[in-house]
Amino acid sequence: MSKKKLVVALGRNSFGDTFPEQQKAVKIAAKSIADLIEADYEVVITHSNGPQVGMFHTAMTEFSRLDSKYTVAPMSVCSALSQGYIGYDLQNILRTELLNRGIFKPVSTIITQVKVDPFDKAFSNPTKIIGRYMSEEEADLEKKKGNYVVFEEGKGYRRIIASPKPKEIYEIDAIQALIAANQIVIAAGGGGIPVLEQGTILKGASAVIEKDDTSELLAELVDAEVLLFLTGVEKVSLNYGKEEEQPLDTLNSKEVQDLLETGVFEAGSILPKVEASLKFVTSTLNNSTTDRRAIITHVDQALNAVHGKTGTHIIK
Ligand SMILES: Nc1ncnc2c1ncn2[C@@H]1O[C@H](COP(=O)(O)OP(=O)(O)O)[C@@H](O)[C@H]1O
Ligand SMILES: NC(=O)OP(=O)(O)O
Repeated sequence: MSKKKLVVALGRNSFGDTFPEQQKAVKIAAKSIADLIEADYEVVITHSNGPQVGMFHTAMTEFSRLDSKYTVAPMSVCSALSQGYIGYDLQNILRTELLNRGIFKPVSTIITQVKVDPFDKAFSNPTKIIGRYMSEEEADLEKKKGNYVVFEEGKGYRRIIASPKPKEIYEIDAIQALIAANQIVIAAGGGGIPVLEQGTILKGASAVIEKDDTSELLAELVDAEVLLFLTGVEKVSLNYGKEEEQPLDTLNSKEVQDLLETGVFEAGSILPKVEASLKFVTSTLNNSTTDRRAIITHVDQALNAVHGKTGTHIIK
């Protein structure tokens, strides 16, 4: 019998905002993923990059101001940097975690490019929050450079950028080849590097793709049975954070659709995960299983959730 294939999408809390935070947090994610591999699931990993892509962009911009030998790095290059920065840590820490359990499996990160549509409306309506919180003065400087910022009450300002929909994953054959060779792949990190196809050239776009959307596309393309979002909560809730909070266990696509229509889920955080889950379980692309499932749970609950003991499960 073939192994059950999971696409595991790691959220922001698996990496934190800084390098020391990343070193600590990645260990938790690696343990959770190793639990799945040890239980004989086939795992493809993808991850967030919002804080990191913003960090690289700010750092390169500041360097270029200090020294003309340095040049500003386009946002697409910062996406590529974030895939290497996170992938390097994750592949090494996961490799060690597996070796410590007596599991010998190569773990590789694939620098992954994702096609976006130049006419995607997202380019004229930036929504994706990236980078750290800024003071009002720093936010003013960003605005002067032509960048967009949003204000979060009590927290400060953050940059926002266009987040077009992912259309195609260019390195999908390489990802499939590694899966077929029984290896662990980290791919499409940060939603993939957004690129515009111009003849034979893939030109980096100034955008950051929602990783929940690309995780969903990846899960369809590799024909995964489970799309597992590992985030900061054990379950999706109604009335999240309120006294009458109601954690959700299992929802079918009709129930999810009805909830989405009421607008109960917060944009930019839990909403893209719920929408991607619905798309995954209802899509017919490459669907060889009648039992597709998306699960949203906390990063330390991966195996429990896949075994049905926790998490919010979305089914057809
Ligand atoms: N209705 C909800 N149910 C559960 N969590 C919610 C809800 N609304 C907002 N959240 C918050 O959204 C977070 C997930 O969004 P985010 O941190 O952006 O995702 P990611 O972990 O993929 O980076 C949760 O950890 C939780 O704090
Ligand atoms: N690219 C992306 O969706 O990253 P975050 O999850 O950090 O926003």
